[in-house]
Formats: sequence, structure tokens, C-alpha cells
Amino acid sequence: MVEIRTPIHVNEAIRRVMSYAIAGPKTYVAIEDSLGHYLGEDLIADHDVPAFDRSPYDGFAIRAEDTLDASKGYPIKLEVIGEIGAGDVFEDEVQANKAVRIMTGAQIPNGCDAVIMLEHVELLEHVELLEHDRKTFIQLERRLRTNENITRKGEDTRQGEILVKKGTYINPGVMALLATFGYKQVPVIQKPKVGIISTGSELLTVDAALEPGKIRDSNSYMLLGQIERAGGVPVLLGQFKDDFTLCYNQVADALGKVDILLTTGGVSVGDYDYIPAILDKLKARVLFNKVRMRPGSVTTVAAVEGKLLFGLSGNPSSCYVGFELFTRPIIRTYLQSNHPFMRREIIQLGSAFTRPNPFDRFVRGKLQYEKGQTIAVPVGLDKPNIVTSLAEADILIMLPGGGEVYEKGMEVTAILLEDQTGATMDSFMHGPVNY
Ligand SMILES: Nc1nc2c(c(=O)[nH]1)N[C@H]1C(S)=C(S)[C@@H](COP(=O)(O)OP(=O)(O)OC[C@H]3O[C@@H](n4cnc5c(N)ncnc54)[C@H](O)[C@@H]3O)O[C@H]1N2
Ligand code: MOO
Ligand SMILES: [Mg+2]
Repeated sequence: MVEIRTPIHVNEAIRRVMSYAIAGPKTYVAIEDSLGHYLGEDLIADHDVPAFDRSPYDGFAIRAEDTLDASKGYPIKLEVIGEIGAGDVFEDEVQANKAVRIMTGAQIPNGCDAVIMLEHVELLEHVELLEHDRKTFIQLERRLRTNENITRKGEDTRQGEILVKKGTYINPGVMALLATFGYKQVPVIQKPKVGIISTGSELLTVDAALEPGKIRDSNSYMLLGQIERAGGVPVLLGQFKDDFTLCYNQVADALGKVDILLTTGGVSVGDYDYIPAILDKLKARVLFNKVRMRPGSVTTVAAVEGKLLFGLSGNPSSCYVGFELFTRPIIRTYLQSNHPFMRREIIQLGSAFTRPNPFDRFVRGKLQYEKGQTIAVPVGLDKPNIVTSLAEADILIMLPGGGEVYEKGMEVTAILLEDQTGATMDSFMHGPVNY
């Protein structure tokens, strides 16, 4: 007798998986290696930025009050008493009617409260004076306000501000902040090790020549990319033929080596689909083995020895979708991301789906931009065994199950696969459109 499975709603499946989510520990990486990690502590400004008043231009630091009488046709003259490059400090207090030549980024000398750009002054050299007594003057024909052209201390940020919250994805901008505040070593959340086991006697290695009845294992490498995109460290544990003892031993052994384990294939009701029996023998707690979704309805998730084991479908598109919906938020929660779920947006559907489906559909699609409108365009054939559609997909178009048909131009929800901002569990499950 073929086992009859009871399908559960996608949100219920997510809830069950998330009840086993754990947070990973903190560790440190060199700032050079921090891109793509999740920050392990709040990044708090420990000093003002900038830490001193500085010049935004190459020009002359002056005292605004000395320019009160300047106007078009009525120039005033200031004596240039020195020069400061970025990184240098002018030690003396600047007195009335004096100016200091200053470069962009240099600290404003004491006594000065405005900067005039090089292009806005005329430089006068008094050659009639003796060589050793030569003086330089600038002439300007406009009045400057106090603090004009000065980048004020603390303008960018103030000491004590939380600039980046713990659990934020480290992008190049966050790296700039880490460097600004002297983080040679960056506190990050340790990335989870995610093991991949491919099952199937039909599978060939990537470098093998095709043989009758066989296919190359594409799921392992697809999952490798998905794990990295989610922020985990993929661990390829091999591909195994459909042999119960062999697969059981591999799975049991792998559980000790990784934080999260993924298997692909062998999860349905076929004669050689051994994953359910392996879970049984491992005494794993099966959270679900059928979800009201297409593709990926056979996705099975179990908890064993405190770890989650994701029995993903062998069909490439089903495997892909099962990972994104259930494994990705587990990886992101491990990374202590504040937004472990994928962002969803309401977008216009690019083509019609006129055959109703009782299950919720997650159609591979891509964002297309037309005259200021964003359109969710399905890519490739919408079948679970399809691999080619995955290359173009940057969204999953959600089409809720039931009797409904979907016309071109209707508003639907798209899940953004490449976005790093993410979403909370609540906004993912109950966003603007329910499914
Ligand atoms: N009688 C039933 N048959 C099937 C059902 C069902 O409910 N009743 N469910 C179907 C659905 S839906 C799916 S999805 C698949 C799930 O199959 P399995 O997870 O058991 O996977 P396999 O049988 O091992 O393989 C399915 C398919 O995928 C190919 N495959 C497997 N591994 C890889 C890999 N690493 N790289 C690329 N392609 C892979 C494999 O050759 C098969 O074509 O079951 C349906 N059947
Ligand atoms: O699990 Mo299957 O992918 O629903 O097609
Ligand atoms: Mg099967």
C-alpha cells in the first residue's frame, strides 16, 4: 500500500520548521573577509564623524567677519600665512585679515570659521617686496557666512549612535563603517555548515560523460549556490546511489559534521525513495512530508539530534523552491538576521495562468521593467522537473491555490530571491496578499 500523506499549508510548514530554528554563535573575521557575513554586535560610533571641523574644498580657510565689506567690485585682501594639506594640523591661531591655504579634508585652523574655494579668489603676490619678505595675498569679492563651506565635527554621525544593528548583512557600505571605527577584526555570526547529500542511482558526477538513462547531478551545485546566497557554508558530502544502507550510513555520519543537513531525491513514494525509511531508522521527528505547494510538495523536514534535516525533492525546481521557502530562513535565523525571510512585493503578472490548481504555486519568474512598471514574468516551463528555468529566475511568483485563475496584468505577490534586505516571518507569511 502506498503511504497516503496529509499535505499541510505552506505557512504551517514554515511555522513548524521555524520552531526548530537556532541562533549561531559569535566569532571574529578579518575586515577583508567580512563581506556577506552578518554582524555579531551593534556597531556603535565611538567618536564623532568627522572627529574635527574640516574643509570640503581646496581653497582658503578664513574668518567670515573679515569679509563683511567684500562685494562685487569691492574686493578685500587677506594675507596668506601658511598652508595645510589633508592630515596636517595648523598650529597657530589665525588672526584678523589672515588666511590659510587649505586642502580638501584638512582640519580647519583655530580662528577660522569659513572656507572660500580656490576658484573664487584671486591670488596676488607682492613682488615689489624683497625676496625674503615676499607675501602672498588673496582678493575676494564676496561675503562669507560663519561656517560657510565647513564640514562640521559630528556632521556625519555623533558619538554613541547605533549605526548598524546586530544581525545586519555586511555590504560594502557597512565595511566602510567598520573601517571608520577601527574594526580590524569584525564580530560576526559564525556561518552554519550546511551539508549536501545527493541520492539517486541515475546520477553522474559533473565531469562524467553522459550514459544511457543517466543524468548529471545538478542539484548539488544548485544547492551549493543557494546555501552561499543564503549565507551558509556548503559542504558537499557526495552523491550516492539508491541503496538504503549506504544512504543511511552517509546521512547518520553527516549529521555529526554539519549544522544543517540537506538531502535531495528519494523523498517521494517510489520503490527506491529511501529518505522516509532513513528518517524512521534515525528516529527523527518528521515535521511534515507533504506541503500544499507546487513544486516541492514532497519536501520533508525532520528534526534529529537537535539538527534539522531537509529532505528536498530530486526534481530540480522542487528542490530549489523547497530550499528557498524552508531552509533559507533557518540559515538566516542561525545568522541572527533581523529579517530572515525573503522580501515579497506586489507586482503585475506578466502572463496568464488559466488552469486552477488546488495547491499554492511558486512559479519561477524574473522582474522585468517596462516604462516605469515592474512586471513579474514567468520563465521557462512551469513543471517540477525543469532545470533550465532556474538560470533566469530572480523571483518566485506566488499564485495561491484554489479555484482562482490568474490573468495577465493582475496584481500578484513576488518573492525576491536576490534581495538582501529580507523580511520578518510575519511580513513574509501575512504580507499584503494572503496565500
Ligand atoms: N506516485 C507518485 N509519484 C510521485 C509523486 C507522488 O506523490 N506520487 N510525487 C512526485 C513529485 S511532486 C515529485 S517532486 C517527485 C519527487 O521525487 P523524489 O524527491 O523522490 O526524487 P527522485 O525520485 O529521486 O527524483 C525525482 C527526479 O529528479 C531527478 N533528480 C534526482 N536527483 C537529482 C539531482 N541531484 N540532480 C538533478 N536531478 C535529479 C531524478 O532523476 C528524477 O527525474 O516525485 C514525483 N513522483
Ligand atoms: O514535489 Mo513536486 O515538486 O510538487 O512537483
Ligand atoms: Mg522518487
